[in-house]
This record gives sequence, structure tokens and C-alpha cells, in this order.
Amino acid sequence: MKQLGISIIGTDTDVGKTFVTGLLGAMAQDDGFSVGMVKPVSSSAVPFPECITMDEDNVRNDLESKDATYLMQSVGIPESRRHEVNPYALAGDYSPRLAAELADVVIDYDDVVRHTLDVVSRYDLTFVEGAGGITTPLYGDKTFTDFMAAIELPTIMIADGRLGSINRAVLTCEYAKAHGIFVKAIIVNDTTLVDPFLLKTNIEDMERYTGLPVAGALPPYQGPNIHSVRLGWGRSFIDSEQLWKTVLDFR
Ligand SMILES: Nc1ncnc2c1ncn2[C@@H]1O[C@H](COP(=O)(O)OP(=O)(O)OP(=O)(O)O)[C@@H](O)[C@H]1O
Ligand SMILES: C[C@H](N)[C@H](N)CCCCCC(=O)O
Ligand SMILES: [Mg+2]
Repeated sequence: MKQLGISIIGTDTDVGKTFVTGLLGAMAQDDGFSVGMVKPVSSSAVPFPECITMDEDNVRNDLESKDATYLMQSVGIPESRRHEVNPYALAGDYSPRLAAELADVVIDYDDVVRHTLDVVSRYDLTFVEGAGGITTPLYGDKTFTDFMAAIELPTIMIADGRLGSINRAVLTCEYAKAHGIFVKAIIVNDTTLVDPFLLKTNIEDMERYTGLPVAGALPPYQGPNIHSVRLGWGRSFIDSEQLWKTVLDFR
């Protein structure tokens, strides 16, 4: 099988890109794919509980990206491969660009692109999560729009379902298209229990005004933090086989 990748963008920060990416990774693995995960540059990183760890490339890790940890745990990637998943972990609830500037960290943007494509080449299916909304500053003049366009992967957009979500979805989608990012489907992730009528009509209007399918709508997850339970729950809202067909154009 050809090695494939999917990039994950969102209409904003905190819309659930990491939550949904973890779920999609678990589904892909359950469907028989070997799965890679990349969160190339992350802010909001926190100190590791055990001070300093070294990964298998002997890279010193003293900050932990919680997003990377969640993605790794969702598909069973060991701690020794943290650097593969997350080359740059930066402190502070800021854009990665600002977080890097504040920490005097130099991000090798070209290498981040190369690294991501290298990971994509090693697994059947690799998920690549950005940070925040699509134009979040990454480093220097580069934003996640530049990065997502550079890696040229089919893309899933995560949207919330609240009042205002039609506008956020259409703007993000149009901006992505205008910059050469191939958005193939939307997943609505409702973390707030939106009124069912509003949610249904928002989904219909997102499809109507973006021309893209909404491939699933997840309600707030309130179950236990058990992998198999969450996977079963996710499968009742997302048909993964159909999703891979829509996004990856195969079978
Ligand atoms: N369907 C859901 N049910 C319950 N909680 C959710 C759901 N989706 C997301 N969350 C929670 O909402 C918060 C924000 O989600 P998440 O971290 O995935 O957002 P994000 O889009 O990845 O943000 P960032 O831009 O920082 O990467 C997290 O605490 C996550 O666990
Ligand atoms: C820090 C947060 N958790 C995200 N990872 C980064 C969000 C950057 C938002 C930038 C912006 O659009 O204002
Ligand atoms: Mg995230």
C-alpha cells in the first residue's frame, strides 16, 4: 500500500483537533493501517514530570506537548518516539512563533516539512495536526497555512457546531483552498451540547456553503478514559471506511 497522510486543520484553537485526530488514528489502526502521528510544532508545552527524558535519537526532551502525548497514547506510540511525533515543544499559551521567540528557539522550518514527509513515508497512514486555526503563526513569516500547503496532504477540517460555526467553517475552507490546501471533508466536533435543531441546520449549511461533506458529528464525550470504549463510541458517529474513501480517494 502507498504511504498516505491526512492533515488536520481546525476552524479555531480548542475545537478538538487533537481529540478527533486521536480518535481517527485509533480507528485507522483498528482498520488495519500502521499509523503515524505528527504534531510538528506545539506551544502550551509543560515540564515533564521526571525532569528530562531522552528519546531513541538521544534528543533531550524536557518539555512535553500534551497534544503529542494524547496522539501517541491514542495509537500506542512509545515515549521513545516522541521526537518523531513532536520535534518542537514550546512553553506558553501562545502561537508557536511567539512561543519560540520568547524561548529563543530557532525552528528549522524546511526541516520540519522534510521530517513530516519522512514520517508520512514510514507508515500506512499518518495524521498531521496543526496548531490553533489555519493561519496560526508557525515561525518567522511562515504560518500553518504555508506548512499545510507545503506537505500537500488531503485535509480534514474540524469545526465546532455552535452558532457562528457556518461562518468559521466557510472562511477557513475558502482560505485553505485559496492557498492550495485540499480540504476533503469536515468533521463537526460539538464539545458544548449545541441545541439539536441548530446543530442539524448548521451541518446542512456547512455542506451547502463549502460544498464539502460533513463526514461525522461528534457530541461531547462523557465516557471513561478507556481506549476501546472511546473507539466504539467514535464508530457510532464516524464511518471510518467511508471517510478514508472520501479523503484518500481509494478503493
Ligand atoms: N467531543 C469531545 N467531547 C469531550 N471533550 C472534548 C471533545 N472534543 C474536544 N474535547 C476537549 O476539549 C479540549 C480542546 O480540545 P483539543 O485539545 O482537541 O483542541 P485543539 O483543536 O486540538 O486545540 P489546539 O489548537 O490547542 O491544538 C480538550 O480538553 C479536549 O479533551
Ligand atoms: C496555545 C494554543 N493551545 C494553541 N496550540 C495555539 C493557538 C494559537 C492561536 C493564534 C491565533 O490565532 O490567535
Ligand atoms: Mg491540539
